Amino acid sequence: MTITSEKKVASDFVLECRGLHAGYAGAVVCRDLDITVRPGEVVALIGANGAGKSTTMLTVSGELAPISGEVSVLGSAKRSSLSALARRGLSYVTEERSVIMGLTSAENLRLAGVSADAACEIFPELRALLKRPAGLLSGGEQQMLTLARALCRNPRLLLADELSLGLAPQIVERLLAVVREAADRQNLGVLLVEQHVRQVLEVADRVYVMRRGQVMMEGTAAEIGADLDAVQRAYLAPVSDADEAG
Ligand SMILES: Nc1ncnc2c1ncn2[C@@H]1O[C@H](COP(=O)(O)OP(=O)(O)OP(=O)(O)O)[C@@H](O)[C@H]1O
Repeated sequence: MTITSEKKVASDFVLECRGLHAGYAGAVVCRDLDITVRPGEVVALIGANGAGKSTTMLTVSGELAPISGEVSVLGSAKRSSLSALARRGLSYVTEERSVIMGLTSAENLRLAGVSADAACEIFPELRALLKRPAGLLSGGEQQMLTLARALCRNPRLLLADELSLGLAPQIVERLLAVVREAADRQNLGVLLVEQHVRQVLEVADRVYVMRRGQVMMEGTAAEIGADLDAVQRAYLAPVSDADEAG
């Protein structure tokens, strides 16, 4: 299931990690990661709890310094802060509700320089909620606002870490469908961490399966989906103490 068409020049990627080691205070959590995302591509990162998905996302977003290896974001391998990368077209959304709860939906959008009409084009559901304080929106509505705000700024790379954590299946489906649409319409490259594996396979082009800090398997969504039961048994089950010892 390895990809054979990877021999492309660096500029073809909006994200390219080669031999990346990542972790905290010099302690390695993720080893030897080779992860790429092309414009218009939705790539999923799946794995059991503690596999290293968020550590990977934090590192490629500029929040965490790589321990070794290369990370090239939007064509530059020079290390930049998240805010500098955001100015160049990176958007990083997480499960943490990032809206300002005391401001209305419209004010949250305005603060980000995003027009309410553009946001409501992406999620028409937001139209009726524009005057409501974001703190009074449901979790799903808050994430629609977050995603609309991110997409309206026309990013070239979206990093989404468990955007749909704890949300109802229909909302998960809705958020993922919008991400897919944006990838197609805006030529946006997406790296997506998701616990809802079956749903993410519906929208992803390619998938990396992580366990204990390493990519154990990669393939197209169709390839991983065809063998999903075996993939789940081998790589997505919780890591036991015996695994850790071995
Ligand atoms: N700030 C930190 N300092 C030290 N170790 C950390 C820190 N954050 C996470 N870790 C460790 O790094 C490992 C990978 O965690 P990470 O959050 O990247 O996994 P994950 O795949 O995103 O898991 P989950 O699905 O549970 O969010 C875990 O063993 C975790 O305890």
